[in-house]
Amino acid sequence: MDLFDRAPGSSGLPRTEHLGPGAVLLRGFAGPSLADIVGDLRKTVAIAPFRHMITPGGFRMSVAMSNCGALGWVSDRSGYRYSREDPGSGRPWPPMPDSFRTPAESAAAAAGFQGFAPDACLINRYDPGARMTLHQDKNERDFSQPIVSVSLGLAAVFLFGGESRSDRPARVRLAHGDVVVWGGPSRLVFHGVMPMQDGVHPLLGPHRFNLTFRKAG
Ligand SMILES: O=C(O)CCC(=O)C(=O)O
Ligand SMILES: [Fe+2]
Repeated sequence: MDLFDRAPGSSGLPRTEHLGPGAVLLRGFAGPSLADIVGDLRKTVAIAPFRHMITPGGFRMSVAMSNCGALGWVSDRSGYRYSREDPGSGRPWPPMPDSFRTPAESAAAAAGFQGFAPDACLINRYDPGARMTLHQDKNERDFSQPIVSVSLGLAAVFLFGGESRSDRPARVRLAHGDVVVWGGPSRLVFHGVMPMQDGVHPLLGPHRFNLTFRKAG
């Protein structure tokens, strides 16, 4: 994909939007893979069901989460970390499906991060009212590797801020099939998701799902 291609997509908006140095929104990038991704998402969460994790401070997260890949992000009273096992079952997380991995690696390459090889995919489910407050993704070992985020189902407003929590974030609408990549100078920017509005997606019902691919280990 040509990063400087400003030809409008089906939404009439430019296909590629630069969010900052090393950060790009690739609108509809996952489109051709969506049928396979949705099928594999259903299989994956049948093995490792969604659950509401508890923050170290004792709060129940409004986003329901699962993982696939060698490592999975978990939170409980003892902290945030990556784990090889699903704490719910004591078994390894389900493998990362090729239908997830392949478009994530190509999106990273399209954004200038060749050779991205994720070992973790956090799967988020947002029901109406769920949100993710501004945070940095910093439990990974190697910040030279980007984060790749694939949005599915209902649209949401993604907040993309700066290096400081108090930097006023840009508001970016993310719809089914949109991919955001952030790395390099933007790897540790604060980001989050505004509370989800009610709605019903024709394929995925009253939910938004988000897959974030990370090189965690
Ligand atoms: O749902 C999103 O778009 C962002 C998710 C996120 O920031 C995370 O899982 O760390
Ligand atoms: Fe994040």
